[in-house]
Amino acid sequence: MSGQLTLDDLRALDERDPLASRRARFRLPADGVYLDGNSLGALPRRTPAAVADLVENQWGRDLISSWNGHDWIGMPQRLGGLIAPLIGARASEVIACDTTSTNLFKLICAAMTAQPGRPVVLSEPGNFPTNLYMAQGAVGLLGDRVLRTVPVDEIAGAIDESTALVMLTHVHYKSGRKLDMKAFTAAAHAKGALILWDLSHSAGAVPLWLDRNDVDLAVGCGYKYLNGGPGAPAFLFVADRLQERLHSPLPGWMGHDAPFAFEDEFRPSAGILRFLCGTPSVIGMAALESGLKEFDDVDLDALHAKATALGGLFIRLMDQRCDGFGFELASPRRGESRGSHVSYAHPEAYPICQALIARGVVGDFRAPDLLRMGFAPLYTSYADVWVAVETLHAVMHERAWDSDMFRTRARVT
Ligand SMILES: Cc1ncc(COP(=O)(O)O)c(C=O)c1O
Ligand SMILES: Nc1c(O)cccc1C(=O)C[C@H](N)C(=O)O
Repeated sequence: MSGQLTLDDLRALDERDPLASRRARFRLPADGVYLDGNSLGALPRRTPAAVADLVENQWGRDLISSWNGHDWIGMPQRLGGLIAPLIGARASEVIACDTTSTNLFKLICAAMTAQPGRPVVLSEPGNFPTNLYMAQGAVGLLGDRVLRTVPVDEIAGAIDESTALVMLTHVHYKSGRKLDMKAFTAAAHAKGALILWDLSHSAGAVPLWLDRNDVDLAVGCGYKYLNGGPGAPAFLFVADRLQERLHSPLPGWMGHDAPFAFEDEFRPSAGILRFLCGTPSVIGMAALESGLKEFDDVDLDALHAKATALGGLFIRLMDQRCDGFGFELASPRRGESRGSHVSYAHPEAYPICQALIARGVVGDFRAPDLLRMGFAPLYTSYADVWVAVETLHAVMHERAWDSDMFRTRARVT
């Protein structure tokens, strides 16, 4: 499609979209457009019944026998098995557990203690804050270790024999820039370092081939594109080849080789289970399992192609309709270098975002000046992109954002 895009062009794309029928499986605003699935994924329609079944019929009726009878105890592994194909990993390498922050801490400590002669964790300034905070906490506790941050384009050159771990986020939460997983992983390995990827903004939208790229470690959120619900369990990946070498700094009983032997000494389980800590959050797991089932039979190539196309069309329509309003593209223009969200810098991004939300278009604001729109390929339609840009055009043209009502900052932005 060249030249000016029209609503009919986007409707035609929806008609041809092999994923179009998936949209009906989610609860979405009746008269609005939800473009924040990269922060909190939408509710799958079957999740309330799945959670109710667990609460009513499993917890409510079968009580404690459900740990075996409904395999609650196997949930971290079972859900790991559902996540594995989405990230190009083997089922034996993935578990659902804890939060992304906690999983980062576990894997940073595990990687550092396995390489005592290498004191450095290397990351980029402006990485998602929890990643940097968890590394700061880990190096502080371990002693004689440091977190070093260098701009992402200088990372490859900064890896040396002192580097134990390179910790990067695959798709940046602000810019949406997608890093070359294969190249960074190879650069870390060339100097004998391990690499830890945060896949929070990638899993469920962006192609991921952890095994093919020889990735060592990874984590990611369950509540974004995986649609697990607020505070859903996160996931953790450790390559099979490393599992026996690495040890969790939080060796809880669920990671023990025989939790129900109740021994005094910790003996790590074989395989990925050693990275579990405490009892799984079963109700949260049920919601995440239901969210993951929405990927059943999804053609991942089609999913990824749609994610790129939605963002690309958003950028084209912004060029077409919102030029001259002071927006600056803060994401890569090339689809291959972008994840599934697009950000624009604008000095009035906060009130603009609020004015958009008031008109039913939900994106988000990222301080200090970014308006961010996330495109969840399972349920965002091409026509949604049109509505979002037309609404933004109206908000800007009418200066609807220029009101005190939209300037008060909420606690969560
Ligand atoms: C890249 C990245 N890592 C981690 C997190 C969050 O971790 P947690 O679920 O522990 O709050 C987020 C979002 O909140 C994120 O965007
Ligand atoms: N995890 C969040 C939360 O508990 C409240 C509000 C937002 C979030 C997010 O996920 C933020 C998100 N990681 C981001 O990219 O900005």
